[in-house]
Amino acid sequence: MDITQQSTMPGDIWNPDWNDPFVPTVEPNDAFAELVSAVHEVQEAFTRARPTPTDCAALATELRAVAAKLKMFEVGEDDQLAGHRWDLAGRGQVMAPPLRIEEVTATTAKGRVTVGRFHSGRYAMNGGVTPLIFDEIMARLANSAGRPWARTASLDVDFRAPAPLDVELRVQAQFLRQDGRKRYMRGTMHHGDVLVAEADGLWVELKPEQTRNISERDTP
Ligand SMILES: CCCCCCCCCCCCCC(=O)SCCNC(=O)CCNC(=O)[C@H](O)C(C)(C)COP(=O)(O)OP(=O)(O)OC[C@H]1O[C@@H](n2cnc3c(N)ncnc32)[C@H](O)[C@@H]1OP(=O)(O)O
Repeated sequence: MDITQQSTMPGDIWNPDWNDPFVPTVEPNDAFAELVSAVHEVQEAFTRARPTPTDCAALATELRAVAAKLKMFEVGEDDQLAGHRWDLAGRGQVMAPPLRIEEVTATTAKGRVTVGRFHSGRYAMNGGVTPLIFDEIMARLANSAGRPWARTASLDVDFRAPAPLDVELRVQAQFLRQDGRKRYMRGTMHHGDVLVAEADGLWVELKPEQTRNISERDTP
């Protein structure tokens, strides 16, 4: 897949007229992207709601019925769709903030993300979500350009300003240098001109015996 084409792939299109900006519109024939979008809608609606105890009980029953249906389609981790849809924001991994990585070169990566209340701490992005976003884009860069697999060894995040909800944030990553198996990376997150967070990270190239559980599907 040509990674530079990602922003125009099915499921990666945001409808500016939609009431809830966290529900991406999807191509009509992309059924899995539709399912991801529906789960996101449930997450955001759940976070925003204050249902009565009676409604909580009824909703829990309905959601358990959905979970039971999905369990009928359970497969091994290598075969699941979630996390392997490289064309979708967040790779179809519904825990992940919907980061759209738009450009990856050998030394830089750029993306955009908008989070809602589901990923909120208190009127700002939760402090655990920011590293998730950095890990995603910096790992993608660390493993780009045909480099052998590397995993995150350390990720040091500085929170410079509250990251606002409901607005687009720009995320960038830079490949600083390689020292043997160690790859040093740097990341920044901006809202407009405001630096909201920055990160330094180390990715360590895996030895052959450490790549046993990694498959071709882990490659964009
Ligand atoms: C996996 C690939 C998927 C990618 C898909 C693309 C994007 C996907 C997007 C999804 C994103 C998901 C991505 C994820 O979420 S990856 C998941 C999160 N990360 C992990 O689970 C990694 C767990 N840790 C390990 O497996 C091992 O510790 C590794 C493999 C990292 C190193 O253990 P190993 O036994 O092999 O190496 P070593 O100990 O001899 O160390 C080697 C060198 O490194 C230096 N060092 C080590 N650790 C640290 C440290 N903390 N600070 C500073 N330095 C450190 C060390 O001093 C030494 O330096 P030197 O003495 O040589 O100078």
